Amino acid sequence: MSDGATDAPAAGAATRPQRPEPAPRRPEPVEGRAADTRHQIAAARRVVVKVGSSSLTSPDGRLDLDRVARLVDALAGVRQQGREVVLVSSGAIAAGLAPLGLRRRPRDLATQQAAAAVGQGLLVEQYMQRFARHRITVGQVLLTVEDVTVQSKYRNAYRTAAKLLELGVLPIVNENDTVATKEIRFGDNDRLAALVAHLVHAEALVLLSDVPALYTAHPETPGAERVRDVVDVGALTGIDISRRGSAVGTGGMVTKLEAARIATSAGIPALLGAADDAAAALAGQDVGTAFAATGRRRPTRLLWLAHVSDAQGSLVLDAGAVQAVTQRKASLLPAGITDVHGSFTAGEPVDLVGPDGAVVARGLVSYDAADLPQMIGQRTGDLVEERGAEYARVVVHRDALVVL
Ligand SMILES: Nc1ncnc2c1ncn2[C@@H]1O[C@H](COP(=O)(O)OP(=O)(O)O)[C@@H](O)[C@H]1O
Ligand SMILES: N[C@@H](CCC(=O)OP(=O)(O)O)C(=O)O
Repeated sequence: MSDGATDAPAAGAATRPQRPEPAPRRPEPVEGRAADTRHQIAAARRVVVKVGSSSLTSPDGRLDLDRVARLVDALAGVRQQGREVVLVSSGAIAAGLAPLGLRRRPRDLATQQAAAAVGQGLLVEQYMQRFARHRITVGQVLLTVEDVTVQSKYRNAYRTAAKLLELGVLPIVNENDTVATKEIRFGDNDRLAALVAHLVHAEALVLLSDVPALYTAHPETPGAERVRDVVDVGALTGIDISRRGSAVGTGGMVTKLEAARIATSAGIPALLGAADDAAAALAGQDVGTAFAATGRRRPTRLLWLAHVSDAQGSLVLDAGAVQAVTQRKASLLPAGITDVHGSFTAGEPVDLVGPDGAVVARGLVSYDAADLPQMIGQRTGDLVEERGAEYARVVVHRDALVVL
């Protein structure tokens, strides 16, 4: 059994990330203590609140001004408590339907982009007017996937958000749907909100929807029960989330649980509840479903690797390399690889797979797929001797790797 991994960064290895932004002032995550989660949410000084299209628009494809007003009043109340709010609001596409004479959400991307261009303006106009009544200034922030996943852009987005908050502005975030293409699109604001929570160093994430909570099955299913607390969203069993959501929403419950997983695994407690219960949810009352924080903060780059990226191929590891990568957090060396699948180039995400085929980690690979078959199973020293110094670099550096 080889140990195809190393703890030492090899010469020429993927460059070390720069230091992350200043550490968050988040309370330590309390593992397994669901009761504390609502308390943490109520105590959070900086909260990301995400609201879905279904909670902002009427079935005829227009903004529901009363619902927007109720949400704004609830968030203004939170601000009055001296807490900071970042709002991730969906609804641009849905709000653009009626003005364009569309009866339902279009399937093709170009029409979605057009609807978003029309609807986003209407949405922010409403927020601006309603928040102004509470003397709160809002700022529109439109993000693409790269803004929260590419380090240089992430820093830029962080600086902008931090400055807005420092100036007392309430940022209203959405995906930049008008320019986002299929390939570079989140497509759902639930996961975007979880990454934004990480980006702005939020202490809680609140997902508001048209359902009061997560249920054991679709809420219309007879016998479906509210799930009050989730201690580990990664280990949820017996919950049916297969039925799609509202006509205007995008991901249903699947993307909300994924968002809860991204947030909680990075140490941010999350709550899913009805938009009408926003004030109660943010006050820590017994509404919705609370998801306890389980992990610690990770660089956003790694959150992207784990939760947003698409693997372009896979590397099969022997048992020793699996152990080294997953338990010792070591870099992956050619010696521990037994097979290579897919076509990828250096810098792209690949899955690391154990001898049994189970995916154990994902990482950014340092070689093209075409280079690897000749290298697998070989010692790094031999490769350098035979092929030159550039073969000293590891195959996946431990800083560019997440254990799943
Ligand atoms: N187990 C479940 N518990 C609660 N809701 C569920 C469940 N399974 C599916 N859903 C659906 O998910 C919907 C919420 O997702 P979605 O329509 O995308 O909302 P939003 O627009 O708020 O993002 C609910 O309205 C419900 O129909
Ligand atoms: N960015 C899109 C929303 C995408 C989305 O996630 O919608 P939803 O499932 O209603 O939160 C828009 O503003 O229409």
